[in-house]
Amino acid sequence: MSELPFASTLSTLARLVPAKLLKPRVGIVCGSGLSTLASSLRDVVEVPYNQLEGFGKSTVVGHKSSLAFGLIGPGEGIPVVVMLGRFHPYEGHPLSTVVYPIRVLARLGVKNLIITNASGALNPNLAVGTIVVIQDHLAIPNLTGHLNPVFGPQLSPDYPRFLPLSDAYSVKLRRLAFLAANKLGLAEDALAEGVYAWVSGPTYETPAEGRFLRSAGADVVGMSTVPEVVAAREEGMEVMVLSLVTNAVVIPESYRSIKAEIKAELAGKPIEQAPVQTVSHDEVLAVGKQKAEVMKNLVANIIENVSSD
Ligand SMILES: O=P(O)(O)O[C@H]1O[C@H](CO)[C@@H](O)[C@H]1O
Ligand code: HPA
Repeated sequence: MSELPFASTLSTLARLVPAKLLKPRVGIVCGSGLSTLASSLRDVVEVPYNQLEGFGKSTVVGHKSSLAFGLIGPGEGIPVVVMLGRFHPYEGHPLSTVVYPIRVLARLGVKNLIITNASGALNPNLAVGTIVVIQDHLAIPNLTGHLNPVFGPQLSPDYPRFLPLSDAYSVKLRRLAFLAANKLGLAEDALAEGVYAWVSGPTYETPAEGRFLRSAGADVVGMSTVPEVVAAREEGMEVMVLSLVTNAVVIPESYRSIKAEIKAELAGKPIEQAPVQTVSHDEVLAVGKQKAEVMKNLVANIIENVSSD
């Protein structure tokens, strides 16, 4: 891992980004369809990922491929950096590339990281459009096909070999999320809390997988975020995840029985069947677009209240 090109990436950024923006206090990762989060920044400087050594290219629709630096909030403003587009393992990126931007943000001085994503609801109480403040995660290697971004030689001897994750999700930032929702007058059920399950994708869950994840205690499921959280924790950042529910994962109570249908048909009493519901990325992006303004205001309000540390 020592071959990671931090020196090159940081010197390119130092050349392209004005000094007043180069020490961001807060980092933001934009999930699918959520790149408009950067529209509340001013004095924005965008650096395309293809100019930054070590960065991959986001190939997923709804993800741009650049790092935006800018100011947010009143007065002089708070310098922030926004990842407009993330890397997913299913695009073919190794986990070290998936988390490389997070490690760069840490080296720029980011101490507080707000990660956003789109997710499917496993918990039937979570309606589409709900923003879930993540409390914990489930990363099951068999389901993700990946291990862990901190697997292998340690990046630094200063990092713990056995990173604890019982406190991965910052209480300080989660409190700010609920205070922001209150300040913005959001409805009680606009913001919820829950557990995120990480799967590899890019296939959406089968009903059996959905049922398994739900029974394992997950409330929402997605194909990103967990590697970023783990790397950010290793780098010593405070992390919060806002997960926008874009669809419900279909978990039928029972399977359609073709055996029973044929039997009924042969007996002259055919059984009516509702069509199977499926999810699409277009649906995911559409909900992101509908909720872009609320997410943007929430994130801006949280950032304005992050104390300087
Ligand atoms: O997690 P983000 O990047 O928001 O994207 C989510 O949306 C895509 C599926 O529609 C997957 O990549 C899933 O992880
Ligand atoms: N499953 C996995 N990832 C997702 C989903 C889903 O239903 N919706 C958005 N990202």
